[in-house]
Amino acid sequence: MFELRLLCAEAQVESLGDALEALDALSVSVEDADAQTDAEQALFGEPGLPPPREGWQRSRVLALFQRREQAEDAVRLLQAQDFFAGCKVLGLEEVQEQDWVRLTQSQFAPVDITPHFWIVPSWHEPPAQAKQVIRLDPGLAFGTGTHPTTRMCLRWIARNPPRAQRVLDYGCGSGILAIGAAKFGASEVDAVDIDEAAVRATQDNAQANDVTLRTGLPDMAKGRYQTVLANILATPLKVLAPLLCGHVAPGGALVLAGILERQEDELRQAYAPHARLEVSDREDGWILMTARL
Ligand SMILES: C[S@@+](CC[C@H](N)C(=O)[O-])C[C@H]1O[C@@H](n2cnc3c(N)ncnc32)[C@H](O)[C@@H]1O
Repeated sequence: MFELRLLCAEAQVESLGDALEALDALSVSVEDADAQTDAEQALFGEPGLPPPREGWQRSRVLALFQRREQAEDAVRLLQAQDFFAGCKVLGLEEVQEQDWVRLTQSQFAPVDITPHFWIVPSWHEPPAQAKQVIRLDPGLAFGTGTHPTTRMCLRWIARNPPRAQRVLDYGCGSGILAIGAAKFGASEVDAVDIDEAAVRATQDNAQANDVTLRTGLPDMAKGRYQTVLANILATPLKVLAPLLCGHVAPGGALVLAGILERQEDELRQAYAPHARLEVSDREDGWILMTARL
């Protein structure tokens, strides 16, 4: 394959990217051309709001082509376009073929939740000490066992096995918590998410782990559960307080994650009318808050 490297200004990135794709580039990626230099400018944005600017002052645009002639033709055609004025061709080089799948896979090793409970990608053998294993490949949905919030929920499940319980995983992502609950003996597990791709990923991951879950959008959650797990984020967790608590059976457990240490008090207050939240685990600045109802 051949990599064409171009330099352009912020306003040209989109037209250039579209044109390269139309000219049969296999992939187009964009980097900050001023990164790690004195000219680098940080782009700050508030969560949920559009960024103040769309891109960097100067971008390096990298396009991969199957054949050298395709890249050379692309340069000739681009140079004839008005929007290309001021852009520079930095170079065209052959890149060695790599086994990208293997390279990506090598970055994901098995993850230990407890000494005997492991999350293992399908291309790895489970470690000898693993007595309980969730098979999970990194995919579209959140939840591969590497994030502290997921790890704390799984650790809680391993320490408080929901044997013969009805369990709700609210915001299931990859389905990792629901699968964990099923593996630790839950008799019935409902896994719901607002994202349909997450619901599909959960169903696929349940099959790969040979467990049965009921999956669907949040409306599917009905009635009371002995354990309700929700690893979302502090703001939605506060909004969802009455709904989540309403799903916990008397004497049942509420397990909340996605909360930063500094958000402990606001969560405690939001849940105070329904439950007494306690911090029951901490990892890397995140906390796990739980309550018995
Ligand atoms: C941080 S991920 C957690 C995934 C997985 N449960 C885990 O522990 O790794 C949060 C998930 O909650 C979902 N979510 C966010 N807001 C939600 C809401 N209001 N109702 C249901 N699901 C929601 C997201 O789509 C996402 O899949």
